[in-house]
Amino acid sequence: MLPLATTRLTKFYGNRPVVNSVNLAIPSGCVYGLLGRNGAGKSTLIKMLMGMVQPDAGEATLLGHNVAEMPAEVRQRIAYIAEGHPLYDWMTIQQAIDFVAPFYTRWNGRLVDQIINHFELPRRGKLRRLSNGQRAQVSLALAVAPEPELLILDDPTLGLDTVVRRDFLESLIQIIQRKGRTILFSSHILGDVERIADRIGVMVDGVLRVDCPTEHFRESIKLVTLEFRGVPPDWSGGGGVVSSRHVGSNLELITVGFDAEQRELAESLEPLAIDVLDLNLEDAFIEYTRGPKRSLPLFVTESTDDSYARPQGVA
Ligand SMILES: Nc1ncnc2c1ncn2[C@@H]1O[C@H](COP(=O)(O)OP(=O)(O)OP(=O)(O)O)[C@@H](O)[C@H]1O
Repeated sequence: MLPLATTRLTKFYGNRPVVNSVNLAIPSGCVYGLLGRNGAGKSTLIKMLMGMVQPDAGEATLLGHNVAEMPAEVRQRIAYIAEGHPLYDWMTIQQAIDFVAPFYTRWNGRLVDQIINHFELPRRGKLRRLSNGQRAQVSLALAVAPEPELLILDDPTLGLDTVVRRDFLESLIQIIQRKGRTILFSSHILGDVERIADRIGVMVDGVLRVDCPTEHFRESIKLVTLEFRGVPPDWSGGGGVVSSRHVGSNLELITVGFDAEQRELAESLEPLAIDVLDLNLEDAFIEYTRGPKRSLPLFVTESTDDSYARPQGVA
């Protein structure tokens, strides 16, 4: 049983599909980083997973149960941290813990204490007086206390400084490693994603364009520079090229992979030299998502499981 799966999940706002026929299949123990530029549809997708937004088509299952008819005891095994860490601001940290705990049959008080002590959070401090970082830390403590099997986090480190973010993620990693839990989190911080996600999805205009191991994405996107003596020729299109641009007398191509066939195409332009450079995740993401959207090659999975490689974005 997959802990998180969606089938052609779709949401329209007006006549625009902001989540467009997304098929996700996240295996147990996976830490899945959901990426995409502002407005790509990440939060809407996550809200549909949590039953907070009704899909217009398709369905989602969490821990084997359809989100539309999720039994309360299954819901208890899923934690959600919403964007901006909304909390009951009039309560103190301790009051929030005492308020939330009785809703759960399983509650690891020791883990809460460990997190509160680790971050040196003031138990008697009012939630409204906490910094953004402290709010994130309280949210984390409350979310993981019921020992959830699946954690869904919407941009959990948004607005946190580098040190607090690092600490937050270290704690998250420790908690993940304890029990091999499954996590889906959205983020704009590619360095964080690179550190903790073993698989990534990239949404572009509501369509899941990438769904593969983090390493695989990083290794696949290449910057290929063709050197010429004078004005470089234009790239005529095709060959897995996401974008092309002139930089002085060079023609720079962003490609998905760079195999013998692509090299042959490049050589047919008769450049003086061809240089192939690997990119880090951030550069790979930037280059991939800023290319002309319509011509992006679909780049979904390397998996041999056919159910994984279903078509995306046809709403
Ligand atoms: N309730 C709503 N009504 C109408 N349009 C909406 C609503 N919620 C989101 N949208 C639109 O849907 C699109 C996707 O928004 P969403 O918040 O899912 O993107 P996102 O990828 O999470 O963006 P960000 O990274 O900026 O948080 C945006 O164009 C947004 O304006």
